[in-house]
Amino acid sequence: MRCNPLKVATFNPTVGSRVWVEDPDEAWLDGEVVEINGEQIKVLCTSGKQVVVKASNIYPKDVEAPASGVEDMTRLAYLHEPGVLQNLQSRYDINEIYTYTGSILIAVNPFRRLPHLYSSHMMAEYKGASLGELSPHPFAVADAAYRQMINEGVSQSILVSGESGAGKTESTKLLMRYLAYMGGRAAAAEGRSVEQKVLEGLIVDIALETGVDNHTKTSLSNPVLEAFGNAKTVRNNNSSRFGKFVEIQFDQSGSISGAAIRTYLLERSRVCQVSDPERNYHCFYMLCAAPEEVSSHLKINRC
Ligand SMILES: Nc1ncnc2c1ncn2[C@@H]1O[C@H](COP(=O)(O)OP(=O)(O)OP(=O)(O)O)[C@@H](O)[C@H]1O
Repeated sequence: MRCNPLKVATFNPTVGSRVWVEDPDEAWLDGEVVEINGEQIKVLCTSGKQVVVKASNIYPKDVEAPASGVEDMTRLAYLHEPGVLQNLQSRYDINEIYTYTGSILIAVNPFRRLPHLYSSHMMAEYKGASLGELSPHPFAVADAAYRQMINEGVSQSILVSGESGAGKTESTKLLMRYLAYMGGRAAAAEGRSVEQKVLEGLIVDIALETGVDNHTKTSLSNPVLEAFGNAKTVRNNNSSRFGKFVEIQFDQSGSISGAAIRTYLLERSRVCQVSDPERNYHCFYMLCAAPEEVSSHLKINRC
């Protein structure tokens, strides 16, 4: 996460002040002010590095911040970039990948399966709990949206944003999985309930439960959409190269009555231009790997 540091207007460093200074390799280093010459501040970093920086480029460090971080960053003494990153890092180090800033949920990609976080038991825990009562979690956000929709009878939106590979798709699946859990009392239609159809067609995420690898997950979750719109990039082996607007409709009783997905801005240039080591859309490789009877039926020449 990179953002413009918030200026702390009242900060006047003195010798001995604990501060953060920007570093080209580590992003931020913490240290102690050892000398002040007008606008030039000499800082001895805890890493042993000594730097001289302009007074306007250092930020105060909260020495009383808990070592394991805080669940809601609005409780931080200083809500500047190094303070926010330090808090997220402290929590990540103890496997806490979710943190609130007020009602916003920040997810740090763990790049490994944490199945205990997403079990059915966890969904039951978050059911009806108000935001902030339990540890930060996508289920809490989904529950708050669901409750608000039921209580106020107004449609709700959840915006998921982040850079490529940040975990938007995974987070969206968790949100939808929870909403399907909450709205899953719909009557069976054509043998399968609406909930089942939504789960199977749009959001099935068997991988989270079974811990299968990323490639297998791709083939299990939302296979058609991901085959034609996802590709391997330098940042993400299963990068969505299009935007998605997913709509889940609920009836008066709060049961799912339908679902729709709209796609936007597919990166079409990838079809004819791919730079190494990136790949084209998954569907082409799936076609190449298709059994002989399929490829001959489709007249695909693999030589
Ligand atoms: N909560 C999570 N638990 C475990 N692994 C995760 C989680 N979030 C993300 N990942 C891992 O990171 C990879 C990239 O995540 P994801 O595809 O959701 O990113 P994205 O933000 O949608 O990226 P893009 O914009 O490129 O589509 C996933 O395939 C998965 O391996």
